Amino acid sequence: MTKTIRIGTRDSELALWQAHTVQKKLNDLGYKTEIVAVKADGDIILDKPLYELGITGIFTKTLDVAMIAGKVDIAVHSMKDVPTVLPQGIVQAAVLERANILDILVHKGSLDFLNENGIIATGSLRRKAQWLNKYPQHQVEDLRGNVNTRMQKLKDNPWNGAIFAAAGLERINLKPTEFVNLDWMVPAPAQGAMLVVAMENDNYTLDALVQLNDIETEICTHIERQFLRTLEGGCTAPIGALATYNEDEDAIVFKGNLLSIDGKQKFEIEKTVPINEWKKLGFLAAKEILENGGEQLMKQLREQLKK
Ligand SMILES: NCc1[nH]cc(CCC(=O)O)c1CC(=O)O
Repeated sequence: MTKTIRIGTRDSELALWQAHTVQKKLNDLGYKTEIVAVKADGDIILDKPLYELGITGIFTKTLDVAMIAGKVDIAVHSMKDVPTVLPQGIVQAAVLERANILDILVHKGSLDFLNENGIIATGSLRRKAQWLNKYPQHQVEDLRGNVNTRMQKLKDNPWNGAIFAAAGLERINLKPTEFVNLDWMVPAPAQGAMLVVAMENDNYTLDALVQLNDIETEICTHIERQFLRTLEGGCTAPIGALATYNEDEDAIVFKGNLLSIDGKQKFEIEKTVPINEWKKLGFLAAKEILENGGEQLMKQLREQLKK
């Protein structure tokens, strides 16, 4: 049997770029494909901070529904936007090789404000908390919308800078010259990775997609998402995680953190383990944080974010 694989995507420029990338890879393998663009709620509701919407998976839900209804065969996502537990019947079919993992600060030419009273913008609690932890005298403004919208809002407002994922800006050639790498900031779990999901019983499509999977990225993002899931943060709590593979030592280097929203409390963990211990690493790292005070902070966060 040969069928046309219908690729579901959101309709932002970044989402379409990601869908086209997957399309090209499938076409190169000889598969027939078609792009189906769908508007997602996370793109429509712009007036509320994401975490106030209080639900996880706002970007991915619409595509999940389209796939379960049989309107598309696969969905392409920024993996960091995907809840750690997938809906019943939907499976992780391929994780593409990871791009730039870093957060960057896009600024307006001067970094003098870093040592003064700066104003930066972000809609992410993780970025806000880590920023305030490092620059407690600063103010953080909310910033929503797709990357194009956010870049425009930065130009239109009197902010000193805004934080973006480098990968998103690089993919659609929107990365300006005036930026700094925030290499001290722990990225979102799975930042810079793309995930393709499909229906668990669709063998034709699963056989196609497995050829796009990058095992190193799959393992590292698995560790990061296991850390997130164990902390029970959902996708909106201030939680960062990054696993990298060190080839020389055949080891995984893991860094994770959990902060209060105001950035005043911070728990962090760094661990290096031999590669054969990767399967429980995210879980063990999260347990260590929970047992050393993180449990109390998670409880506090759940209360705060419930409202
Ligand atoms: N939450 C929005 C989102 N989801 C994925 C990306 C970019 C790609 C990535 O981080 O993997 C972005 C933009 C951003 O965070 O600046």
